Amino acid sequence: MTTINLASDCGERTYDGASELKAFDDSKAGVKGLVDAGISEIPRIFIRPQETSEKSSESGSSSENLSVPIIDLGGIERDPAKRKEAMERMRRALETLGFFQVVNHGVPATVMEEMKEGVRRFYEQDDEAKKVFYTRDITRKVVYNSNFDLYTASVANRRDTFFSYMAPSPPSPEELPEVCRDILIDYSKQVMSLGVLLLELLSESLGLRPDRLQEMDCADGLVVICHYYPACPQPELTMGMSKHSDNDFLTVLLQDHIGGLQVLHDDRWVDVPPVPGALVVNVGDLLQLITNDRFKSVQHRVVANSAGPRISVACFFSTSFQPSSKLFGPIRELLSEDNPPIYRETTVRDYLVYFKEHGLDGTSPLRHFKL
Ligand SMILES: O=C(O)CCC(=O)C(=O)O
Ligand SMILES: [Fe+2]
Repeated sequence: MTTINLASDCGERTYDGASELKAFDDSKAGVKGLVDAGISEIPRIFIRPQETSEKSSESGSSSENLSVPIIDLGGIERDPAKRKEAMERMRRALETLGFFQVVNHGVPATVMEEMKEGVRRFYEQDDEAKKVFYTRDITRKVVYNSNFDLYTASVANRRDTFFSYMAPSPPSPEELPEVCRDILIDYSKQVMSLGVLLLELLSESLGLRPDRLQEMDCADGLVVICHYYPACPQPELTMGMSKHSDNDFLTVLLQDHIGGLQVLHDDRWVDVPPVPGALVVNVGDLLQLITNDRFKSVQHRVVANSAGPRISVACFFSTSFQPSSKLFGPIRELLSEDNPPIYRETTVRDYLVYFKEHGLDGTSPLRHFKL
């Protein structure tokens, strides 16, 4: 029998949550299904103990005025000075905060808007049409469920998600949900081009050949992950996505106007505010591993919000669970006697398997791969 542990400020409460989790999962309707059914109280499976160790950036006690930099990629192909400045700002951001935003990145605004609308159409379509995609079998090309770690995490997140492996071997178009099929294909292509450009700039900023990260196959895989966070009547009780770092090389995130994404810096949560036309970029664990800690895969979370629903699309550059024997370890050119390798080599799949076993539990799986 699974017992959910709800340690809270007022002591330890426990209850048998197995049947509640199973009923929720069996409904195949996700968090949105609960909201549609008119359930106004947050069910216990989503209620988390108060986090006391990290202060909110909104507490007003932050002395440094830290914000996520917005980097303009407009004209960098033609103007070497602009390219150099963009590269420098990226490097500084990734060595500290692990996050930046880009504008004039080449993905058309109309494509970004249509992608968010496509996600909305998926979640707001008929339940029966959506249920066809509901599964916990991650070998399927399109996977829709709520909380990939529903049965292992101590508390569930208040969010529904569907994702599709769009590279290197995408599903045939007919396998994708009809309501967002065309835009998923178009958006993936656009983000793939941007990802290649970003990897080029990041390689150069590390003093490597521009094609070095791409040549290592960092842009071989792309998983497009579409989140839906229904408006939450009691946002202080729960979390949209709990604290985690990303298990990929690089993430390109499209978020709507609602907000709620925060990144952890020096024990303080810093908002990543929605900026019209911008895409959020962050380093994942695998890039931290191959750069031997030069670039940081920083923990982040999404707080629940009474406005909404909130929609976001996270594109993960990673071949994910697809079988591959290719090993990734710290890049040799970045190592020296003073900077020996910190991590052992791993395949992307082995990293993911370890990540999946441990879920979004707030600790970095990278620790497990240290030498
Ligand atoms: O929804 C967001 O803003 C963040 C999503 C995220 O962190 C993830 O998919 O890993
Ligand atoms: Fe993330």
